[in-house]
Amino acid sequence: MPHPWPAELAALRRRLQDELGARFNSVLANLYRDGRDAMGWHSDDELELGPQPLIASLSLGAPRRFVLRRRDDPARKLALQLEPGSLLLMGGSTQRHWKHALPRTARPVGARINLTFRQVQPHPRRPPPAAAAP
Ligand SMILES: O=C(O)CCC(=O)C(=O)O
Ligand SMILES: [Fe+2]
Repeated sequence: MPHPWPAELAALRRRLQDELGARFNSVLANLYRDGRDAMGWHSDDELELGPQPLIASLSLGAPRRFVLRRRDDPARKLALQLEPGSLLLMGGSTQRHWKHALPRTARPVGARINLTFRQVQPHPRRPPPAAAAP
């Protein structure tokens, strides 16, 4: 069940929509309590996000390292330090071609909160069915 937007998140959403000229109808909140909390390799490529989702990812709290790697060439990697107050935008075919992760770290780090704003389509378009045999 969707929840109503708390005022603070509604304000953030409004500002992002105005700045980016995009629409967001959902936000996913992740809490990383310390360096042991992490997120594994994945793409945000759920059907309901559509083929070219724009994901706006706001980082708060402790800085953490964020890594990307090509799906077709996992040796091709990028690493970013996500600082508090930073906004990472992933758009276009990023999810189709890249995976991303937030690795665990042995360094002593405080808590981090990450908010990813997304536009979930109520009626996702499914890939076309395989052609029927003649
Ligand atoms: O915490 C982050 O910066 C990444 C979060 C993420 O990839 C996700 O929620 O899909
Ligand atoms: Fe993600």
